[in-house]
Amino acid sequence: MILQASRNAGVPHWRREEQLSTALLAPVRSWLLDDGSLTQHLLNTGKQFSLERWHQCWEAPRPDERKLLQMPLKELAMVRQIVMRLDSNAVVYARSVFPISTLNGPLRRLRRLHNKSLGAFLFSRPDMRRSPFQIALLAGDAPYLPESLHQDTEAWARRSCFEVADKPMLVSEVFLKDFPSWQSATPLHRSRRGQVSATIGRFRS
Ligand SMILES: C=C(O[C@@H]1C=C(C(=O)O)C=C[C@H]1O)C(=O)O
Repeated sequence: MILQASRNAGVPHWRREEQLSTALLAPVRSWLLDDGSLTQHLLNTGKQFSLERWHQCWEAPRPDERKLLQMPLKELAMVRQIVMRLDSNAVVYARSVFPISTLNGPLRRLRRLHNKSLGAFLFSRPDMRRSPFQIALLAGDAPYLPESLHQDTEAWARRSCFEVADKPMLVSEVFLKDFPSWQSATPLHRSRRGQVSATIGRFRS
């Protein structure tokens, strides 16, 4: 199957790994499907890491996000958009969606992450679970990407639902052209490595 960079109304064409051709995925699968902490990977490069929050508001999530998170029709979400940089070059753009019901109670502190990494919190939690990735190939000028991050090459993107304390959130990441890809030693989803008790079944679409 040939994957076209999506240019349709700004909605990335998200697919599961098994829906993509092996040939297309082969060059990138090692790092794209690595489910360890991306923040930690970027810190490990030894370059100057920074995270900048661009946007955080209570708003209606996109319909596909609402569906994945199984949110009731009227429920709002906190939408957070950040960019991660290495040596001042933007390398990852991320959009995360937290249903209001996730941010009540013990996870309330996630409302105040500011420029701190969500990943640092998630990967410190022994009860964290992560769903299998959905993947998309975006045009460099896809409306999904903020205009100032538009580039002349296509960009791989992935998204995955996390659960902490049984509360769901959706994290989508776009890998920009300055992203330093790497060879992961264990390019398998942690649910398959047995590090997490179970795949989050309800997020399989
Ligand atoms: C999920 C991770 O967290 C990163 C940090 C994010 C944030 O602070 O909003 C969003 C997406 C991630 O790339 C990670 O480090 O793997």
